[in-house]
This record gives sequence, C-alpha cells and structure tokens, in this order.
Amino acid sequence: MPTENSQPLWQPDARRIAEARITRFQTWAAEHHGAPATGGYAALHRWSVDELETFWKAVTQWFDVRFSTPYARVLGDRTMPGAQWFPGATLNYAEHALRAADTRADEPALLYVDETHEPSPVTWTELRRQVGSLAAELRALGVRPGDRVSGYLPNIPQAVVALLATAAVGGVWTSCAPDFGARSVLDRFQQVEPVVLFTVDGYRYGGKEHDRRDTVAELRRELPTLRAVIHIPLLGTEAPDGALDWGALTAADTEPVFEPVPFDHPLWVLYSSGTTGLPKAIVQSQGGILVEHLKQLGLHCDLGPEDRFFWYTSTGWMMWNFLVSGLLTGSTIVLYDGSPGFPATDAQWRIAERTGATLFGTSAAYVMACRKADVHPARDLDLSAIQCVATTGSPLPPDGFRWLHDEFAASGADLWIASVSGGTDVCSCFAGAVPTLPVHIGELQAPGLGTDLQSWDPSGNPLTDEVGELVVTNPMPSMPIRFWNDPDGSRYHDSYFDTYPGVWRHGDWITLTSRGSVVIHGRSDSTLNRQGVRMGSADIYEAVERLPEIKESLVIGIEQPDGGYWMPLFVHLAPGAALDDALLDRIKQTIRANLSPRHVPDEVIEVPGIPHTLTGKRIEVPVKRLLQGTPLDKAVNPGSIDNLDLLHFYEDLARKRS
Ligand SMILES: CC(=O)CC(=O)O
Repeated sequence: MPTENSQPLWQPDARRIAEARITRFQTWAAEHHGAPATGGYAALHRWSVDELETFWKAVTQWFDVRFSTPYARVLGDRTMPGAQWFPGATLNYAEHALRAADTRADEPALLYVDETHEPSPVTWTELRRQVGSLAAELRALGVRPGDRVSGYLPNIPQAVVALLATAAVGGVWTSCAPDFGARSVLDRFQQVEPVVLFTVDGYRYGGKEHDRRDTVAELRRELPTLRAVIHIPLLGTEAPDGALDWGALTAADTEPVFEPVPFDHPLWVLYSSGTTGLPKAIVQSQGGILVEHLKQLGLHCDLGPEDRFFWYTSTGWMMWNFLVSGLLTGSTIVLYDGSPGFPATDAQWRIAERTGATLFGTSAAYVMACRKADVHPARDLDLSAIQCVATTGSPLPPDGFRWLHDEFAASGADLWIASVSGGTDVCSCFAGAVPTLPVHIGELQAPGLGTDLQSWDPSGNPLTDEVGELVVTNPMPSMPIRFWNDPDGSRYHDSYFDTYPGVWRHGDWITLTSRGSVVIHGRSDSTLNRQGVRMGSADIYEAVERLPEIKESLVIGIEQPDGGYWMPLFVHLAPGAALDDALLDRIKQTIRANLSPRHVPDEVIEVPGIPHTLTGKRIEVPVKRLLQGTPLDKAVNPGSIDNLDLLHFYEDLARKRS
C-alpha cells in the first residue's frame, strides 16, 4: 500500500524538528521517565503504549497539571469499557484553561471574528474576569457539581465563557449550534435535563440574520428542568420574559473559584448520531479531556503561547471543544462565527490572514472547494504566519495534499499539512499530526501517542498495509466515561465493544502502513458522517416519513474520491404520489426545519421499494456498498434480504454513476 507513495510530499527541516515541543518532550521523558532517547517518533510512540502509565504520568508533569488532590495511581483499572484514570485525584479543567492569565494578562486569549472579518480580542484578564463573574452567578442560581448547563449558541466568546464557568463550578456543559432545529436540540438536551440554558436570539450566516426566538421559546417549553435562561442578544433584541441578561451576569470583577472535582468528573456531553435511536449522549471527563488535549494540542499540534489557533467549526461539533482546549496550551484561539464561504470561497483564508493564525484547521471538503474554485490563498494573501494547515471531517484526498503543498510552496512557504482523524467519541484524534515526521500524500502522519491504534481483520488479527477495522487496544483518558442516558452501560458497550470484547472498535476502515503512517477509508458502518458531522439516518426517516406521500425512505452517505460526500435519500412513494418539484421542496423543507440544513440530502431519488433484512431492518450498508461498486453477490447475503429484486435498482444506479 505505501509503495506507490514512497517519496514524502514534505519533510520537516532540522530546525523544525529540533524546536518541536514533541522533540523536547522526548528528550526530557528520556531523562526522567526512561523513554527512548533515540529512534525518533516511532520509538516514542512504542514506549507510550507499552508504558502507558509512565507515559501519562510524564504528560501530567511536562504540562504541569495541577492536581488539587494527588492521584493514587495512573490507571486504577485498564479494562475497557470502564478504565479508571488517576483514581483519587481532583483538579479543574477551567483552572488550566485560564492559567495563561497569570503571565499574559493583556494579550488576547480569544480573537472573535464575525462575517465582517474584523477580529475583536478578548484578553486573558477579561476572559478570566467574565468566567469568575459568571461562575459566581451560576452558583447563586443553585448550579452544583454534576448539574447540566446547556448552550444554544454560535461560535462566539460568550460560548467559551459559559463553558469555562460551567466547568469551574463542576457543572456539565453541553451545546448545540443555533442552526439546529428544535427537534434536534430537544433530542439532545431532553436526554441530559439541563438546569440552565444560554441562548442567542438568532445568528448571522451568509449575510443574513436568522431569528431563533420561536425555537428558543419552544426549547423553554419543552425543557421543564430549566431553572434559568440566559439571553445573549446577538441580534439586539430584548431578553424575553423570565430570561436573565448576559451582560448583568458577567459584569462583576470576581476571581473565579475552581471547584476541585474528581479526575473522572463529567466535563461535557457531546452527541453523536448512530444509525438508530436518539443521538448518543457521550460524557467525557474533566481530567481525561485535560490530559488528552494537552497531549494532542501541545505535542501533536505543537501549540504554545506564541500560537494563534484557528479551526473552522460550530459549537455543534467536537472540534469546537477541541478549539477551546487550545487555551490549555496558552495559545490564542480564533473563533469565527459565520459561513465558511462568505462573502467568497476564500473567507476562511482571509480570517487566517487577519488573525495571524499559525495553525489553521478546516475540513477536507473546504480545501477541495478552494481548489475547485481556483482560490490562491498563499499567492493572494499574507499567510506567512501559518506553520500548519490541518484538516479533518473526512480524509484529505491526494489532490488536496498536492494543491495545499503546491500553493504554499509557490510562495516560498514550508507548509506542514496535517490530516487528522478521531471523532466525537473521544473528542480527539486517533492519528494525525506529528511535527517531526514526513507527510506522504493521502496519509496521516502516524497514530497518536498513548494510542495503540491497529487495523484488524474480522477475527481480530492485526493487519499491516491492508484495510481493516480501526481498533484501539488500550484505554485513552478521553474515551467516554459513560453515555448519559444509558443506566446499564449497554448502549456504550454496544457502540464500541461488541465486535472485539475489551477493544475499542471505532467504525472506520483503516490501513496502517509499514512506514508507520495511517490511511482512513471512511465509515465501516452506516453512520452518516458529512464533513465530521455525524447524523442519524433514523432522524431523517422520522422527519420525512411524516409526509403522507412518503411510504418509506432510505438514506446513505458515500465518501467521494475528491473528498466530497454524496448523501442521497431514496424515497418509496405512496400510491398516487409523484416526486415533483413541490414534493421535493417539502421533503427538503421538512428535513431542514425538523433537523438542520446539514441533514438535507444532496439528492432525492424515487425508488421502487426499500430493501430490508428478513427481520425488517432497512439495509443501509449493503446499499452503500453497491453504490460504491461492490458486486451484488459480495455486498449482501442474498438469503438475508426480503426482496432481492429491489437491489437491482441500486446496482443499476451504481453502474450509471460510475
Ligand atoms: C478529529 C475528527 O475526527 C473530527 C471529525 O471528523 O469528527
């Protein structure tokens, strides 16, 4: 597999290698913890998984993690699921995120940018003051450790303040982006029963204002556990009846008080849609996220106080939480609230230029869109501060690597391209950026430290240079401590551990190459994953099948060779119905209003029927495989299908599309 690509596209120079934090960490860990001093990253990685406890102890020391109560040991129990990290320890995530306020008081912690592209700084002192004020108000409102605090907010400074204030009091943060419809938000927030809701009145996107006051009113009606609603007047409206005003709650000059919480105390709930049922409500811990993100951002992304970290994301995606954790490394983080391509495709590059971003993260799809639109960011803009362009959401296709490389090389820049992959489930990366390793086209540089990433065949044999299931054979601190709405842990177990007992199976196809790099090939199950946003097909069925004209439907998503994602919705119509423009519009409108614009399919295709298993389950994976070109006899077991003839339609469609 790796031989076609034997020459790296990029190689870090000696200065970059010597100055990288990961190099300095390795030298220090060799002196203090017995890590290998030679052998480069491969040796360090091997050590980090073989000596897992020593590695994580070293991470806490290197990053000076402040334990309020010391830990008894690093790993109490390493069984997955249920590994116990740093038992006995207490600490607080928010305290670490605000540490740079002690030394860089007047420098920006946040650079906020809206669609005017004018950056507004929030200094470390100001961020710390607002968090202090809001944390005191949350306590006064009766918020106690473990209470859930929710945000229906765009990517604005107030969202960061609310997350940190919640963490400071030991509350559990959870957020949805305001382009989510009421049903999507309620499917998430009703599971966790928040006591506080932070909300905007609306948001601006693509040059337009989107008033969300009706949705907010619906959320308030349908979330009976709310004790307080805090109104952030992004569109300038008055706080509705009974809502508190953001300005009043963040006005005091109050030092934050950080609740020392157990290492495995919940920090936040993230959501990830599976194929059925409500979105999984994934709970990650304060300590687990703290150490994983210090490792990932401080060592792999090489971020520190001199950096400006910009990742294009919304609050509904784990990359937002990852971006906020940039504060842990003392970096300034760049928050952009707006359309990725407004007023033109190059918008994100312009924001990177205006903010002096040193690490610019985006989706692989955005890179491909720029290439297609003939954008020349490095030629037309001053991007000299950028050291690294990172991508995620889907694997960066080879043409994306070449385009980025050539664009920057032509302007004399030495660009490190990091394609990274992980997921909401661990709020981090399994593989991706390593500043000291070469980059090969189409490949992630290497598995992350402390992550025993492997590719397994169905019998659990490790594969090299062959496609297999992505598995992680050791616990990672940011793996979920549990799912919120899952008292016996069965949904958590079934999501990752039912294929290979005791081993995390992620649901991606992966190749580990013999040179140590990684190729991700897309989902190995039927989860929809559109540029990193995972969606449940069941949500789409529920919305669309409310229309009387739709008898049944089936949605799949296919990763395209150019990095795009094709998400067709197949509809079997009720007798007498016709898929005309009016019905098409209503289908799209229903999905947009009930779920979100991201759920709207790329195409709606009428089909003679939806195939099922003999037990009546729609067969999404076989249809996906047929459309990816797998022959029918390999895509399905014919004996397990209720109406095999229906599959010929999808087979024909695949032929026509190829
Ligand atoms: C890091 C990631 O894997 C982000 C995503 O694509 O969900």
